[in-house]
Amino acid sequence: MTQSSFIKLEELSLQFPLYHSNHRSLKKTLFAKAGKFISKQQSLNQKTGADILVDNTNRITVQALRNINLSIKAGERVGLIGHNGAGKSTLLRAITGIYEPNSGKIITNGIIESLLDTNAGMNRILSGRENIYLRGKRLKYNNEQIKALEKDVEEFAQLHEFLDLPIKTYSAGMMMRLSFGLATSVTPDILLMDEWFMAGDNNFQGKARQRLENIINKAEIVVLTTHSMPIIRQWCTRVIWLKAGEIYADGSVEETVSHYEQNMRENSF
Ligand SMILES: Nc1ncnc2c1ncn2[C@@H]1O[C@H](COP(=O)(O)OP(=O)(O)OP(=O)(O)O)[C@@H](O)[C@H]1O
Repeated sequence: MTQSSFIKLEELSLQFPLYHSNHRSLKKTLFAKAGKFISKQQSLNQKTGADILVDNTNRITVQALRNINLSIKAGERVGLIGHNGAGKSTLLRAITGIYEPNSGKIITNGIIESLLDTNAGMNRILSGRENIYLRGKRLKYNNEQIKALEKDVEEFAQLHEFLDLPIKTYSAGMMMRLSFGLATSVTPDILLMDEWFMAGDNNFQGKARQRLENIINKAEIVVLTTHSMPIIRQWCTRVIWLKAGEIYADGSVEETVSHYEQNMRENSF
């Protein structure tokens, strides 16, 4: 493991263009809204999702992240919180390299592993066992290490004969077992995680929790997105609150979570 992992984001912005239809009624709504004054604070407090904009080529885009400046250093366990659509998952996906930012810089040091999407990095026509083998090859493991990886994931995931079937035949829970088993069989320097990876049936959760605790404790940096304040309080040392793609608050767990909970109570619907 490298000893000086870090994540540094400079003026990071990311927009999703919406290509698939004409969106005439959406455009009408957007143009009708233009010019009406809503204070930034008011619009942020009421907001679900990012700003939807019409750019100068008349294309509709969703401004998922806007001018994010952030530095996370070794030892930090960061919780990303915010309303639905605030940009939490997009931010993690940008750091992993799944999404390309439109502008700004992402500088990282350390091996990154992400628990974001059960399909990420998997080949759907190959079996679970073949996917384990592929992952081992990608990690440049020798045959002995691949055997150990296979044994570890097989014992954890308990997919039995399904391990030799193409993963496109798996249920969501089975995919979760396989991808979770794989991701937690290697300790990364930087662990990026969506909260739903903490869900699962009770038996799975108990086993998964042990593996998760193991890599969380060993990783130099952990960044997780969650709506659960108990999860934040249990796992995190710092909280970043996103609103409509921007950093709204960044601070200690107690201070930021109390502020967030108060905001949730005041703006609940
Ligand atoms: N592939 C996509 N195409 C278009 N818009 C997208 C896409 N992915 C995300 N968005 C938009 O980007 C914004 C941020 O989404 P994101 O998934 O990052 O939010 P989130 O904070 O993780 O939300 P949640 O808590 O609901 O999971 C939202 O407005 C969403 O509609």
